[in-house]
Amino acid sequence: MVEGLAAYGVEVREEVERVREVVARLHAELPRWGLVVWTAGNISQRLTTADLFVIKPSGVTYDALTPEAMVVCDLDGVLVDGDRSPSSDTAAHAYVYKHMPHVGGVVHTHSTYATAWSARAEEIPCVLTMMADEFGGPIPIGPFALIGDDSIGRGIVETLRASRSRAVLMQNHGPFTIGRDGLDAVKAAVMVEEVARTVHVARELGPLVPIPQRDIDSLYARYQHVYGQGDSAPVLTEEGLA
Ligand SMILES: O=C(CO)[C@@H](O)[C@H](O)COP(=O)(O)O
Repeated sequence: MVEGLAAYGVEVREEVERVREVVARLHAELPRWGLVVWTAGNISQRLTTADLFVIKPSGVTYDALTPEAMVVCDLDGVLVDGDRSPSSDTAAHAYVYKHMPHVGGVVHTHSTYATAWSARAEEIPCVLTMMADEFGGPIPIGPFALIGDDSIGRGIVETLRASRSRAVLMQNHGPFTIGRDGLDAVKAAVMVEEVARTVHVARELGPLVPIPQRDIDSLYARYQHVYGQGDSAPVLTEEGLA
């Protein structure tokens, strides 16, 4: 029996090499944006040529997260290639890819303000145009779930299916974000921390003022379809975002 990546064609193996580099480079963005401490947090990206994804190994420091250190798993979270244990959140990432076919990237962090809202099991209300733009409404809370089976993945998928948000705050745990690829999911992770911090500060100052639903809808539609430079969104180069 042919095992591991040898069972896949050359096109898949070549994509694995490319995505290993992308996912390694993306991990450097997490400390750069202040979203992680020590070895907390993880990023994955799905392949387009096979039902596989690349994710970081568990408990390895960010400086050591080279392309070669990355591991490849299938959509049941089973290790297919790599010589280290996959991230402890691999089953959650796998569940998301298996049940949300449009998702190409998943990010999990324990960023401080977003995780503080998780600790309170309180959704972040949509009181900023930036939230309406990026998340299309409040950022929801997902259920409490333990690592070990597909509970975290189920909680993420059930919560996100009921929302326009690309971020879910898993209760007592922290944010998980999704995107069309790893970079897009990292952007959502940066944004969720920013709005979590701003709304927290605003609430310290006094009552929050909600945005009417019709305005949220209008802001969301504009940001999704009009904002920016069309197809030339920022990309991740060896020098960083360009
Ligand atoms: O939430 C957890 C563990 O409870 C994880 O997100 C860790 O913070 C990072 O784990 P690895 O990806 O290094 O296994």
